[in-house]
Amino acid sequence: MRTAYRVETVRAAEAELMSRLPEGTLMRRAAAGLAAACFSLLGRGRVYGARVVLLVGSGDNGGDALYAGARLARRGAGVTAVLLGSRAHAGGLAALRAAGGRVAEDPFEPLAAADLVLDGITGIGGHGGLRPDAVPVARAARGSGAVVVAVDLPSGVDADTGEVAGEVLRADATVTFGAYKPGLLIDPAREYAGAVRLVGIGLEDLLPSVPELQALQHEDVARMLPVPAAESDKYRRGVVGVVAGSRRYPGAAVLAVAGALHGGAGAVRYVGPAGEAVIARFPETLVHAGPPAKAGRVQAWVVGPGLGDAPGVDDVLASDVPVAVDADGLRGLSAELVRARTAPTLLTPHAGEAAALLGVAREAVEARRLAAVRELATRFGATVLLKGSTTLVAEAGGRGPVRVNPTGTSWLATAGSGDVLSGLAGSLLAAGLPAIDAASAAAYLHGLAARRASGGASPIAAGEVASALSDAWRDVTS
Ligand SMILES: NC(=O)C1=CN([C@@H]2O[C@H](COP(=O)(O)OP(=O)(O)OC[C@H]3O[C@@H](n4cnc5c(N)ncnc54)[C@H](O)[C@@H]3O)[C@@H](O)[C@H]2O)[C@@H](O)CC1
Ligand SMILES: [K+]
Repeated sequence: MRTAYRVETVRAAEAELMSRLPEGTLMRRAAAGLAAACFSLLGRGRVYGARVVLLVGSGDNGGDALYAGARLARRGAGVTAVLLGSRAHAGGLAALRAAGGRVAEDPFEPLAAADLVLDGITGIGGHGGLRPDAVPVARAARGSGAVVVAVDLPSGVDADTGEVAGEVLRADATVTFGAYKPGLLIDPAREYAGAVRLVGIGLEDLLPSVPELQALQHEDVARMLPVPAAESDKYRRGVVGVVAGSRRYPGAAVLAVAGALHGGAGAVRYVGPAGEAVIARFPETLVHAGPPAKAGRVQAWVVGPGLGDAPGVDDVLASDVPVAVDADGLRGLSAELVRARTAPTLLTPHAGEAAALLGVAREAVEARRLAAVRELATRFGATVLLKGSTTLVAEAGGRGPVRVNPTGTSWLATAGSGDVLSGLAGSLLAAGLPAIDAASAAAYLHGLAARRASGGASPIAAGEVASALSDAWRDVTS
């Protein structure tokens, strides 16, 4: 499991560690890791003679850049510092000068010829976007063709939330120290970070066991996925009921059932008017045309994909088994009704649906994804999976770590892919997974399946994502 911690937590751990070590040790460790990352980014044999520009703010983030610059200068790079703050880290500046680096009067001249730029304007002490005087310098850095490496964080992003309040210098790579910060894993900030590399500075044992964010890895998901025992029958493995599709949108029913069939439940029961289309594609489905309450035994429900205005949501919410509510099921959903449920509820909105549930504009959700997912989970007392380029899952009540899905791909932004996801999540609920695990494992497999289906490079249809779920499952468990 990859974890990310808030700034105050990282600072507390750093203070504890610093009190045990000689002064300057942590910054030396950070700078050594940063310089090593720069050596490998520049490539073997290309450090000597490389033109490196350091953008230096007034805090310790600038200090890291200066000490790393000194290391690069000692290996023969031509290193120029551009001082953007009211002051600069004195020790770092002295180290750079002693190693043969220089300070530029005019930032634009060295930037025009740079091979590598280190962004040390602000790190975890930064607030808001880049200040106006730094903006033209950052633009020149980005336009120079040099490789841009962010020190700890891309300057201008909010470390704790991933929010971006103004201009940010987009990095090709970020070298972060001690722990991931939420802003490196959540959009929109994540997009500015490029490839993120974590440099250990000895904080690991001093960080609390509960992080702000968790990103699952293969082994975490493998532990969650159901494995049928020898004596399992379909009821023990779970039956998932899918209330989806309409005469107008029969395809949503087919895709939700496709997702459900790949989620480990023992059987899939379909309830709605698209039974013929479902059976034609998946003859193994149990089809029922009446109301959900009369459909027979079900251990978890999925309700909403392509449902239109058809009834079914209230019926399903009145049941005492886990329910995943998606798409049309989310429209006008009553928080009171959901909060009153005794069994777990999972909501799977995209940003637009989340905005409607919260009564805000879609842009407000996209800009503040972490706050939005926690707020929904609190208001509805439900586990919430907020879809997007970085899908987030918050536990019912909004407490505890939020899970961020690391397998997403922009190829998933295709019609019907959400139907596959909700079917899959419902199936995992029926198989007995806690809602937070069902949702985050579903997002993980779904992203992985999309990557497999697209080969990372081609458009895909939602049906192909569903077909690739078995491969994704095998990848994770083998
Ligand atoms: N505390 C520690 O033990 C360690 C800190 N390290 C580095 O130190 C950084 C944190 O250092 P600081 O606490 O000094 O904070 P920063 O260097 O991140 O930034 C604070 C400075 O930037 C200015 N500033 C704030 N917002 C700004 C904006 N939008 N535009 C321009 N300037 C702005 C502030 O006035 C302040 O002078 C970390 O990100 C990391 O790079 C590392 O060396 C590892 C060890
Ligand atoms: K930075």
